Amino acid sequence: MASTGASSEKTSVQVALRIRPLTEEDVRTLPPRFQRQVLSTPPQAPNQVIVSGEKKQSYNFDHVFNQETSQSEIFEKAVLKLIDKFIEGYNVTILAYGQTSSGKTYTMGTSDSSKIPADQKGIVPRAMRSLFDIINSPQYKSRKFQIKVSFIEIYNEDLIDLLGEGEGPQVTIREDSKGHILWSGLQEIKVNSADEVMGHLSRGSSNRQVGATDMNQKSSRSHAIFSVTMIQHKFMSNTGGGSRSMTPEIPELKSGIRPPSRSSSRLSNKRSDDGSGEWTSVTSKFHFVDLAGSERLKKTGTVGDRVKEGISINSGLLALGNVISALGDISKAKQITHIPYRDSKLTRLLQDSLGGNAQTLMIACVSGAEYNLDETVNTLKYANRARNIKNSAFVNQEEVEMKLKHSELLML
Ligand SMILES: Nc1ncnc2c1ncn2[C@@H]1O[C@H](COP(=O)(O)OP(=O)(O)OP(=O)(O)O)[C@@H](O)[C@H]1O
Repeated sequence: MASTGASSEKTSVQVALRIRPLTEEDVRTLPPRFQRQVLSTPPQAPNQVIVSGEKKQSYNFDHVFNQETSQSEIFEKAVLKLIDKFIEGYNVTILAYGQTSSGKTYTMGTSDSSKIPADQKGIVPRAMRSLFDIINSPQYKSRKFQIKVSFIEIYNEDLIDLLGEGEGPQVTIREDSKGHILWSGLQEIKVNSADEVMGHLSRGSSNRQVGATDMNQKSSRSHAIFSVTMIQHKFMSNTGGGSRSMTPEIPELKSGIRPPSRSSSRLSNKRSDDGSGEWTSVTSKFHFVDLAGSERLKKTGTVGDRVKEGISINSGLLALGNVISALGDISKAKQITHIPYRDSKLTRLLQDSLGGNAQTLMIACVSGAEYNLDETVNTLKYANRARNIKNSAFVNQEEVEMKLKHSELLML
């Protein structure tokens, strides 16, 4: 897809840290000494976190959300501006990273249901309400929107379509001639409201669990990507002062977005005040990624005795770490290094979101309890490296029609 007249924005991957409070289960199962909080956020440096201990190691992020931060505050401070970017036509990705039970699903809201109270709702339901409120507002009356959702799970390097019914086609990843990553074979379902989106999200989430032989094990070892693709068609009239969106309502086009073909030369030279202009379509994708638990070691055995059983780190997360390192090195050394996107399905699917055409936010989720100290420090280091990644995002805009009078369109 061509980017016409749109400038590319160099942006760093934004990283937010979210420290979850002790859960009821922590309080019930952890000995008090392991419940001690080891992270603090200095009031004079709100984007910094300090790990207590001899070294008092500190890490800086774009946002630090402590145990008291509400779901709505996270949404307003870190996510709302990305919805504006999405509507402008940029690809957006939000990734939740962290060890099992650190709050990834809670923060993202990927297991949403009607039972979850409004103040506990995570990012996806809030983002969808906000998106539909904006595009249904009078300001966007002149545009036509098509929105589709898909939901994919990566488990043991298999791609599973969580919205597919029965034996569907195999999901594959390919790259087009321009280097864009295309996912094919995946069900993409048209939606018209936030409620419809949430219905598909909860159906997909339940499919994620039904297939599990060991539910917890699987949900913490698999990655899930919920994607929203939006195509917006807008008529840009050639007014004297340049292009602008028309205010009259856009008619329902009979065959997709392309009106019957006409001679462009006949219409292209029309003066601005006769309603001539051109149709453009802007496509943007929003990926909400709930990553597998990042723990290297699984805590087992009697509570508190810290018996650990070694398990191999999830290959997707390992590859993601290597991609993050390589991209971080490029930013530092300003030289081309091989980026190992092909080492896993996860990094291949997210190639555009990491060092490519997307505005990306990583939310690193941690528990502040002493019991989780090792994993928390691993997450802080991993997430901190991601801040070095520079993306180059542009609006995915395409002219879909040659010059055409708006009045002619209205008669179609
Ligand atoms: N900020 C928070 N405030 C209150 N409760 C939270 C918060 N974050 C997480 N929790 C609770 O902690 C528990 C674990 O959270 P969650 O299921 O989101 O973890 P996860 O990182 O997605 O785990 P997994 O990788 O195993 O899927 C849940 O009971 C959740 O409700």
